[in-house]
Amino acid sequence: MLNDIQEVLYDANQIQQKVQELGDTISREFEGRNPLVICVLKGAFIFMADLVKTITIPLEIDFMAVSSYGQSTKTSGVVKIIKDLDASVQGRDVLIVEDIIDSGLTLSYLIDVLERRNAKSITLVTLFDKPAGRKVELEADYKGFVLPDAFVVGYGLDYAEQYRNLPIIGILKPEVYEK
Ligand SMILES: O=P(O)(O)OC[C@H]1O[C@H](OP(=O)(O)OP(=O)(O)O)[C@H](O)[C@@H]1O
Ligand code: HPA
Ligand SMILES: [Mg+2]
Repeated sequence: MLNDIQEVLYDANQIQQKVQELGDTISREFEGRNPLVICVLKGAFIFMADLVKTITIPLEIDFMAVSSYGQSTKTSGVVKIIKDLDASVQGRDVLIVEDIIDSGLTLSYLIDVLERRNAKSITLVTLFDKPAGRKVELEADYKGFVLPDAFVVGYGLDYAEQYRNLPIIGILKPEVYEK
C-alpha cells in the first residue's frame, strides 16, 4: 500500500498529537453541554475513535453515512445519505466530526439537514482541510492540518475503498487512478 504513496504528509505521531490538541479544545468548549458527537462515515471513523478518547467531558455519539465520491477522485456533486442518525438533534449541541473538507459540498449539505431538524448549535471539527478544493464557502470551527491541492489517502480516507487503514496521511500517486 505504501508503495502507492507519493509523499507522506503527516505520520501517525504527528496526527495523534494534533488529535489530542483538538480533543483538549473540545473538552473545554463543550463543558456542561453533553454534545451529540456525529461521525460522518465512512472516512471519519478513525478520527472519531481517536478523538473521542481524548475528550474528557460527557458526550453522546452517533453515526451518519454519506457519500459523494464513490470510485472517483472528484466529487459527483451529489451527496447521498446512506445511513441516517439514530438520535434526534432537536435542541442538541451537535459536533460534526469530519476527516476532510474538500469541495465543502458534503458538510454544507449536512449542516442544512441538521439545521432543518432544529439542532441548538452546530460545530464542525475536521482533521484535514483542503481549501483549494472549495466549491462552496465553508470553514470548520476547529481544524487539524491544511493540505495541498492533491488527492490524499490514509487515516480513514480512501480511493475506491482502499487505503483507509494506512496510519499516515499521504498523497496518492496519480498513476494509481490515472489508469
Ligand atoms: O468536501 P467534500 O468535497 O464533500 O469532500 C469531503 C467528503 O468526501 C469524503 O467522503 P466520501 O464521499 O468519499 O465517502 P466516504 O467517507 O465513505 O469515503 C470525505 O470522507 C468527506 O466526507
Ligand atoms: N482523498 C480521499 N477522499 C476525499 C478527498 C481526498 O483528497 N477529498 C474528498 N474526499
Ligand atoms: Mg471516499
